[in-house]
Amino acid sequence: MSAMSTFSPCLGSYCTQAGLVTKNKQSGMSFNPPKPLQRFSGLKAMSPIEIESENSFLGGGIHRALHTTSLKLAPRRKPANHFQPRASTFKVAILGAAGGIGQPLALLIKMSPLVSSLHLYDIASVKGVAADLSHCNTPSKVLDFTGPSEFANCLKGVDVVVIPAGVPRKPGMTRDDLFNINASIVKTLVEAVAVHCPDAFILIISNPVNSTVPIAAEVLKQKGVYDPKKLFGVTTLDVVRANTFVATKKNLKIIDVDVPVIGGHAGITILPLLSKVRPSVHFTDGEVQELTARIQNAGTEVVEAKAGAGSATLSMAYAAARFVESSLRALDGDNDVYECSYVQSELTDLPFFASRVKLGKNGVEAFVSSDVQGLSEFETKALDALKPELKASIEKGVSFAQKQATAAAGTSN
Ligand SMILES: NC(=O)C1=CN([C@@H]2O[C@H](COP(=O)(O)OP(=O)(O)OC[C@H]3O[C@@H](n4cnc5c(N)ncnc54)[C@H](O)[C@@H]3O)[C@@H](O)[C@H]2O)C=CC1
Ligand SMILES: O=C([O-])CC(=O)C(=O)O
Repeated sequence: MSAMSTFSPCLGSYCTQAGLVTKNKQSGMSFNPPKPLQRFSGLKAMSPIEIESENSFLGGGIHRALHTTSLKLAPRRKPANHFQPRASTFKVAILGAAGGIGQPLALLIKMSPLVSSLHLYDIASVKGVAADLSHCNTPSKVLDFTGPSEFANCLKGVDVVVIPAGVPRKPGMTRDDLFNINASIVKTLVEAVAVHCPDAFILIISNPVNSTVPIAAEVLKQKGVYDPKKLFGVTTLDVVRANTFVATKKNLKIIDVDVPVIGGHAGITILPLLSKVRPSVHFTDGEVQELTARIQNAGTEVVEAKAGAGSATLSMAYAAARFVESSLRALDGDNDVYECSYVQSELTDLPFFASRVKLGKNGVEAFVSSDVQGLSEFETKALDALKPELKASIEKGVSFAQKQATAAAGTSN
């Protein structure tokens, strides 16, 4: 797979802003983006200018990274410019939109030409965030909502709901230490989603993801609207980090690197598959140990660097924006969208497991089962070692949601 050979709606739209013609370096092919995406033109050139999109000050590399790194597994003979996205079609809601992740995530989603409405929900400060963001001259409308009385208007008709609401870690804490606060937040928000937009894709960012996703599943089951294909734990940041660290270590072109990351999203449950990196690259045993440990501890690396001011926000917003864009492309009919995500799964004996999945209009369409086959000896041992912890986190989430339901039934009797 080459990132250069994939069609990117956003790259197209940004290049159109300047009246630029993007040239695919490898194929030498130029393409004109679809007309509707020309709308948020700001810069103008009298005649088309050819640029190397990679080095453009418009950030071609960044947009390509964000919009085309959803994995294309099928080998391509020609650039995939056959997929023409419809412009400004989808409604996206962010719950926890005024937070450290929520704000930059809202900005990145506001830049997507696929979004018609962006609904920002938070219990605090969301009005100002929405007012600020609404001045950006991209096509989507920005609306703010706060408090449970506004759930219905916020969520009605929404296609993708992203949930970064909750508290972040401080140094010395594990993600599981956030359970007591974040479990209730996620439960309450998913209950509202179940009522007002049960058909939406639900993307859970709030930690501990290993438990909050099973909580969300239980809540949706209790409401009778659980569709396992549409509930996702966002583990994209693990992939983004793995790609960055591997490219740096091996001096590879960063945009070309793709590392599948399986398991869960905490410590040793994060398992990067370095034996399956694309492009194929050899690692010494020492490099495998060092890279695996760095990827597993990368969240803690940021928590410690921020020294009490929270955890990863900017890289997380970037990673979540990538997953949102992949979801929208899948909803829009692109049948070539793959991402790693923590979902209900039968790939292992665990009921939830992160792996590469193919996304389609109805959510998860297929699992890349080859990811858990043919592992190296190191990966096989690491997979065995992560299972008890991941199992316990899943059971903790399920048991929390079931106890809450029992307690609620008790008080209503
Ligand atoms: N899945 C992943 O890879 C990652 C997950 N995270 C997690 O994301 C979560 C959010 O992190 P930050 O944005 O840095 O935290 P933050 O504290 O900056 O923002 C959280 C936002 O959620 C809002 N909020 C709290 N309760 C709410 C409720 N009931 N309804 C709506 N909004 C509510 C707060 O008002 C705040 O604006 C944390 O749990 C963190 O651990 C962080 C980084 C990566
Ligand atoms: O480490 C944290 O608490 C936040 C997180 O999930 C990450 O950065 O991967």
